[in-house]
Amino acid sequence: MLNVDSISFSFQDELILNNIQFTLKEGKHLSVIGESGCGKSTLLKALYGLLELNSGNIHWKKIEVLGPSYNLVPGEKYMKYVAQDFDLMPFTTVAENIAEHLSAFELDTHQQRIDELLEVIEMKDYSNVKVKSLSGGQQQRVALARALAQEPEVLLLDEPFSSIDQFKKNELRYKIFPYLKEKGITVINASHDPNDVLAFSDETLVLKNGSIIAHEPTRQLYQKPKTKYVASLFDIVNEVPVSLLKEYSAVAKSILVYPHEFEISKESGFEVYVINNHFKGSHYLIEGLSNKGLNIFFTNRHALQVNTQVFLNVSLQLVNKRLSID
Ligand SMILES: Nc1ncnc2c1ncn2[C@@H]1O[C@H](COP(=O)(O)OP(=O)(O)OP(=O)(O)O)[C@@H](O)[C@H]1O
Repeated sequence: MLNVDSISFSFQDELILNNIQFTLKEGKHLSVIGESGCGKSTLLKALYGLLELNSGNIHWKKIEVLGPSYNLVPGEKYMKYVAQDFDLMPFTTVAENIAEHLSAFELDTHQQRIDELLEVIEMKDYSNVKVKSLSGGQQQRVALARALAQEPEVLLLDEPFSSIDQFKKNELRYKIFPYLKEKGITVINASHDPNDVLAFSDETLVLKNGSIIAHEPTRQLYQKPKTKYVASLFDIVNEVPVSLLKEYSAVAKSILVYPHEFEISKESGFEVYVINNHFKGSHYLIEGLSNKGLNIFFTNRHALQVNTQVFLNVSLQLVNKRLSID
């Protein structure tokens, strides 16, 4: 169990992490999300023992993670941190960068482990290439393989695919995250990308201005977001008065509706005029305006004629689910 107990951290009088408290069971995958500057990277650095905390403490399996004034070389053996700067050895090869971190007591299995890790990051053909001649995205993958070489119990990832193109990113996330799960590695992944979060993390922690505003199972957080801020970290989201969605309702509240949750009807529902169509590949994201002046985003398989009128509906079940959020 990772136990983070009320940690706070300031930088030049500015409170950057404010009383952060959570636990995470072994083998679980936690995503840390939040708007830029909310403290995601700082939290990972704190967990890795790189920061001198104002207060609080961190334990992994009851062993305290000690800060920089205790450890000459920061970091704990059981934990690895893949930062946004990759910190590789540029003048040596990909294989040498990985081998450097394999156990010296298991020399006979080194080549096998290197091959396995190159396979995970899909860089088998680059084994003998010097790191300095790799692209940023390739270096990021080597940094990940190097962290895995050390068989950490806990892996801290800071935007692990940020430098990797969309095409490769998709392939890699479907390979790496299940690999980490299979190995039983506890993962904490700071990410901006809902595609990293929704499909792979067991739990998600949301930061805002250095404080935790939510920590829940990921699907629950997506299905029942407590605030528009939380929902908007996953997708565009509409805030719609219930009275607009269900005319007969006397409920004076609004609910959050993701664009794909609307159904379009030609006859009944609430009226929206089509303003714009945005092509998204598998569907269109359509921007509409209600006759009450509310901008609404919804999806459809096809583009709709601008200035035409459509009716939008959401199920009663969805209204009830969103209303039930405390
Ligand atoms: N070395 C530093 N010097 C000054 N301010 C810092 C430093 N490191 C972090 N901060 C401040 O701490 C806050 C949190 O930064 P952090 O990098 O943790 O955010 P983040 O959520 O990871 O952002 P991003 O998503 O943009 O990477 C920001 O306001 C940032 O300006």
